[in-house]
Amino acid sequence: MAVRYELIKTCKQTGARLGKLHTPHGTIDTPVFMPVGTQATVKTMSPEELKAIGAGIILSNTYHLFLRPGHEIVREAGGLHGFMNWDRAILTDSGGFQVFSLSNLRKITEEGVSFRSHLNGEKLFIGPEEATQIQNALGADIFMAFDECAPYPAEYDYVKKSMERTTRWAERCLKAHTRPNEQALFGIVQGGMFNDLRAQSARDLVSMDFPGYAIGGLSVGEPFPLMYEVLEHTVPLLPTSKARYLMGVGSPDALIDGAIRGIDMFDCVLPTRIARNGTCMTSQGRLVIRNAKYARDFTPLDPNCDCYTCKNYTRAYIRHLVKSEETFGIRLTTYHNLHFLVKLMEQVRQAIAEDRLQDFRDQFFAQYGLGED
Ligand SMILES: Cc1ccc(CCc2c3nc[nH]c3cc3c(=O)[nH]c(N)nc23)cc1
Ligand SMILES: [Zn+2]
Repeated sequence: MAVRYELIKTCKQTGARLGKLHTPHGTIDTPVFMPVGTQATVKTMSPEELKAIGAGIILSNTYHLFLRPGHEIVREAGGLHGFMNWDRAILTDSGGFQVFSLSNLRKITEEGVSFRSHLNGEKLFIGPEEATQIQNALGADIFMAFDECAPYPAEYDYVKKSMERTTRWAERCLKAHTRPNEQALFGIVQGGMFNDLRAQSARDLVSMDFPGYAIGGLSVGEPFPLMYEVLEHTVPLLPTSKARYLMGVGSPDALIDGAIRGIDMFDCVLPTRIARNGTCMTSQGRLVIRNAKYARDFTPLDPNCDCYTCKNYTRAYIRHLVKSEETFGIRLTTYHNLHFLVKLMEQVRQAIAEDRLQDFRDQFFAQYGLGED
């Protein structure tokens, strides 16, 4: 079996689970935050730094690597692991979502999606078979079925047709998958914000017995309460013995609230994306380092952090680097933000182990400056 989820325990205070995700490239403790490395790199970080931070699994992207450098080059390099010199786990997304969020002029048919490259306007096509073949070439330990992430908001009838087509596409991905013992294909539950469609999608995908399940179609602009409501209806329909990956989530508070609702895996572009404009996640909330008040602040980004950045550099220095557009500056903010989320998930796992995740949530939200919901 390529990937096996091991349930260790369920938190008595919440629905959160402590687990282990066994992969051919190492075992990952869950709930886990997965850094995003869209173009075969987690921006500005070396593999050694990612290991020092404690990252056990990173994400990459079918759409981007298909366009550039091309999946055949990555295959010849020994897959993504060889290409980027990363010997821990990798998960790739199937590209459908990125076609919709990046390229213009696209057309969906039963076959798949025609679109123009956002790089050079070239007409391209990806369907379930192509997405599966590309991900087989990339060699990720976990890869995603080809799906359509319905926009938000969307009409019931559109979402129903889209979800049913996504289910047919999932079947086609299973048929096209050539190395089930080396790579785990996860099904992606769709169904928009409609609980009956979510139930139909979950039921149909579970009947295909995927090694793990993602919940897609969320974190697409809907209000958080609506996302949590959909989660509360969808997660219970998934097998407890399989991992659950909530796609595109998210912010520190959403990682905690997602874990409470039984999610094991999260991806999020936030820590790396906001780091590039000098915004840092700290235990007291977000800190915008460009702010003039930090010009003479010779304390670390986060007084409660023990990461490389916080042990060796001050807010004044990092502010200077970021304002001077010195790339070392965003390397330091990226390192800290990634460490912050990896550390947060360690605290979440510890809280689950001690049946006190709800208490941890309340204390974190108060400190992080989040209003009570
Ligand atoms: C490298 C990488 C970046 C991003 C992602 C997740 C991207 C992502 C979503 N992001 C926010 N909401 C999302 C929903 C979906 C979805 O429904 N399906 C798929 N395949 N991906 C989604 C995966 C990998
Ligand atoms: Zn730090």
